[in-house]
Amino acid sequence: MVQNPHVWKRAQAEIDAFLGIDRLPDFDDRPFLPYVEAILRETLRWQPVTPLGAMHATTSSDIYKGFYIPKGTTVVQNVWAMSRDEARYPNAEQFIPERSLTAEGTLTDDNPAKYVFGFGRRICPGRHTADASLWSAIATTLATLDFSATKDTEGKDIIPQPKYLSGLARHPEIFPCRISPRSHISKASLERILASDG
Ligand code: HEM
Repeated sequence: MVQNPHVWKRAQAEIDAFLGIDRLPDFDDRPFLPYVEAILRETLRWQPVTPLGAMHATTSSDIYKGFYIPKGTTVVQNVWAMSRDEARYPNAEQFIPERSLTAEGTLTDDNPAKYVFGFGRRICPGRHTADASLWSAIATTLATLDFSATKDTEGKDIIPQPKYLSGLARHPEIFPCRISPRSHISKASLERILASDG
């Protein structure tokens, strides 16, 4: 969000236009917020949590696309390669939620959730929880907060470059940024919103 202010501004415009500013998004709103959905998809794709999925071993020999794979071979799901496929995602290293939207503003059929949670019988059983939690966090955050760069001693913006700790599951390194309540959000208004049904 700090690197791409146009993204959170467009998302806030979508949220405000549909919900107004007196309530927080809930799951009933989800189908009506395609740009927020596109941000979720791009979040899953841009920096996959498990870039090599999980290791599996073949239980029998197989031939896949002309390759003979003996029984007992360790197979790796190269989610990173799928998510960075330039033919499928031009400028794949860029965070571009618009790639998930058609010219009419509806969602495309290419949802990275189809591969970031693994495949087959051992597919992530927490994927629906993860999807709902991420949507709720992203939608609520966008509805209530602004994001900007912090300044260095000369007053210039510090634009963080994404750096990740390596491991089976990837985590971003801590980076400086400024996160502040949106102008219409005060402690009192948040308490009022949270106390209401909205
Ligand atoms: C963005 C969030 C998440 C991502 C990207 C993710 C991704 C994955 C992947 C790639 C696998 C390996 C699937 C395979 O072997 O093909 C996996 C397995 C698993 N995940 Fe997740 N996961 C996420 C969140 C969660 C959550 C929230 C839970 C629990 C509530 C969870 C529980 C599990 C479990 C128990 C397995 C092992 C399944 C098995 O081996 O049978 N995951 N996950």
